[in-house]
Amino acid sequence: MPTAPDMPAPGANRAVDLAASDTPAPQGVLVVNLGTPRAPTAAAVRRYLAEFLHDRRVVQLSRWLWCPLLHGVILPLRSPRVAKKYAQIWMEDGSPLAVHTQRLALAIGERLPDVRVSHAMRYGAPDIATEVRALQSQGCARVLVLPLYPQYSTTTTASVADVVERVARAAGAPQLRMIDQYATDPAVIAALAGSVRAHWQAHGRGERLLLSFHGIPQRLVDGGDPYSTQCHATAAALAQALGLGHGEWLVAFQSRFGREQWLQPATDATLRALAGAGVGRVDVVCPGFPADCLETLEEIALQNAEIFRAAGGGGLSYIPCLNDAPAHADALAALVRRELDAWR
Ligand SMILES: C=CC1=C(C)c2cc3[nH]c(cc4nc(cc5[nH]c(cc1n2)c(C)c5CCC(=O)O)C(CCC(=O)O)=C4C)c(C)c3C=C
Ligand SMILES: [Fe+2]
Ligand SMILES: [Fe+2]
Repeated sequence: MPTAPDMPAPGANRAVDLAASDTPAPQGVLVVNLGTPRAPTAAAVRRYLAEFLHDRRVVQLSRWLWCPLLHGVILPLRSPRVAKKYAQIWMEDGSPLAVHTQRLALAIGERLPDVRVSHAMRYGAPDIATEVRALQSQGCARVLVLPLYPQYSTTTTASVADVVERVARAAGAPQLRMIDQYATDPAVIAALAGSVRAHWQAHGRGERLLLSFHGIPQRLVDGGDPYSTQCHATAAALAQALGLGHGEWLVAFQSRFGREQWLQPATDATLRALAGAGVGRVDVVCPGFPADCLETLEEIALQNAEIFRAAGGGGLSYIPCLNDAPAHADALAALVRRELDAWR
């Protein structure tokens, strides 16, 4: 099993050299996201979850314990249930995560006319190895990989790095580098702040702004995963860009999976507590998700909105992810341009 690059110091933008050489070359960029089912059906969700949940970066249990549980219980029970959730948010062109990722990669490419930009998914299609080879066949001897994970985690970024390293080791592979985090990139923070302000202008402003990030097990953070620190750095930078004071904004972690302790506080418990404290309206933004997906559109905008209402809250106003917004594409294109220039 290949190992991931060393964990970065929180807050430092750093590209990891995975196959060093000094050949001058045309450049390619591969925008990578998590992956998503091909269809909102139990069979397609099962195929997706099976690949995702066999990744040792995601679930660290011994295979002797995990495989019987996964194949015998989790996949048969979870797949039809989750398929119904996907059906609620499915777009005309497919899964939101796939649609927004593809559009964002196109928008980044429009801003970098001298660079070949394409996209891939860590799980499912289009896969990373195929897309790297496609860029290579278009003449790119260097490919910069941009995982759409602003905050580094061993469960996400390092898993992409595993595949990138494997591809880089293959005979004749292009040179590969990876951007491993952009948690406090000023242009991304400015784009997020602009989107929150625009939402407030269009829909009015809630009493609190809740910044909800995907959770991970606390055990991983205790073992050195910098994800939580980077989420808090993103949140503080966004709050500062919005001029928010103490008590006007909160951080919480969503999407818990399994029974062990995950990062706290949990988004649903936080919303219940806010409702219990008499908060009328809360706005929720998800700054760790560059593209809308199941976890934002179903879990936050539908499920958690209902949790907040049922607990007596006035209403949850969901602020969409940046997706292919011009300011987002500008920010990521500039980030990529800086890394490519530094690579020369
Ligand atoms: C099993 C544990 C999981 C860890 C650890 C985890 C980390 C993690 N995930 C994201 C981003 C996304 N996750 C999404 C879906 C999703 N995540 C898990 C489990 C873990 N994630 C599952 C089982 C699922 C599938 C849905 C479900 O069965 O509940 C998605 C959305 C995908 C989509 O198709 O829309 C995203 C995005 C991050 C950033 C992260 C750690 C930092
Ligand atoms: Fe298995
Ligand atoms: Fe997840």
